[in-house]
Amino acid sequence: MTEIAKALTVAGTDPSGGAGIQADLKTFQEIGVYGMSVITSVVSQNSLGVKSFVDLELDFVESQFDAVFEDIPPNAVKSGMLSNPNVMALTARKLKEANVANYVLDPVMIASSGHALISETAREKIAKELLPLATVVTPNLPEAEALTNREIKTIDDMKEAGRVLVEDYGVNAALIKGGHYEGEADDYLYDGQTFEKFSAERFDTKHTHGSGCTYAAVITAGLANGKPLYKAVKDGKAYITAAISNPLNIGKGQGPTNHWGHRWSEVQPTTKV
Ligand SMILES: Nc1ncnc2c1ncn2[C@@H]1O[C@H](COP(=O)(O)OP(=O)(O)OP(=O)(O)O)[C@@H](O)[C@H]1O
Ligand SMILES: Cc1ncc(COP(=O)(O)O)c(N)n1
Repeated sequence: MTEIAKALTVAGTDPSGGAGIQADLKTFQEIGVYGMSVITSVVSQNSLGVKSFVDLELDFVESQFDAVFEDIPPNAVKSGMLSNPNVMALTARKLKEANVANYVLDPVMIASSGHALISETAREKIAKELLPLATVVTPNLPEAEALTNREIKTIDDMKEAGRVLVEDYGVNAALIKGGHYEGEADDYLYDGQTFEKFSAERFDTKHTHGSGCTYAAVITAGLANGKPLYKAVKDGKAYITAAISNPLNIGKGQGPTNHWGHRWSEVQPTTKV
């Protein structure tokens, strides 16, 4: 029988298929990792924005965790949209009970359309309960600012946010993503010892819906496959760059990224800024 790595995503949904659970499962499948999901919130959204969402009852979220863990223990777990402090505390407890070794924390707060996906009080909970459990946290710039309570205006500020998350908040490593920065799309990984820069040219496209989810899902799949963090992030950056640079003609607004982009890299990418 064939052995295959298994990955679990704990997140909200996107019926239009671009972000959240749907983006994560597509990514796991594309990479060849067996994908599983615990749904925290059902979100009505598409490429034009978020309309509304409903949080699932806590007992029911717990029951999904139990269904996965009692049957198919994952090699790595990713969390995305955890909209309130209770579901964060539950996720922290379940990860500890299951002794999860590889955990990627994508601290989803606001959709790229500008719609808040978590409550104010939930931010503190991320810092206290989830950061110390994570192998890596993957904030974009507004999320890094909210988590560290600092303004991020320069590359040095990005690095300082990474340092604060590791040294003051106890996360193992922080990947500060530069998608919302000007210039090149550069991300900085700090693991408590060194800063690594992951560079990509910035493409002139609006098709980035779910890019943060997809990037973190590739990293999760890499960890599930036993890759060291640096290599998992390197592969994630290559996948997401290809997914953004070869856009699909899907969606009336900010369309989804292209999960086959890495297979199409010979195709002329969209214009460089
Ligand atoms: N226009 C672009 N061209 C190239 N790379 C990009 C572009 N926009 C974002 N990226 C890259 O995509 C990844 C996701 O970055 P970003 O900072 O946008 O995260 P995010 O805000 O969580 O994503 P999302 O769009 O899902 O909210 C990063 O590696 C970032 O550098
Ligand atoms: C369920 C869910 N999780 C995460 C995001 C963030 O993705 P994006 O910022 O690209 O909209 C989202 N829109 N929906």
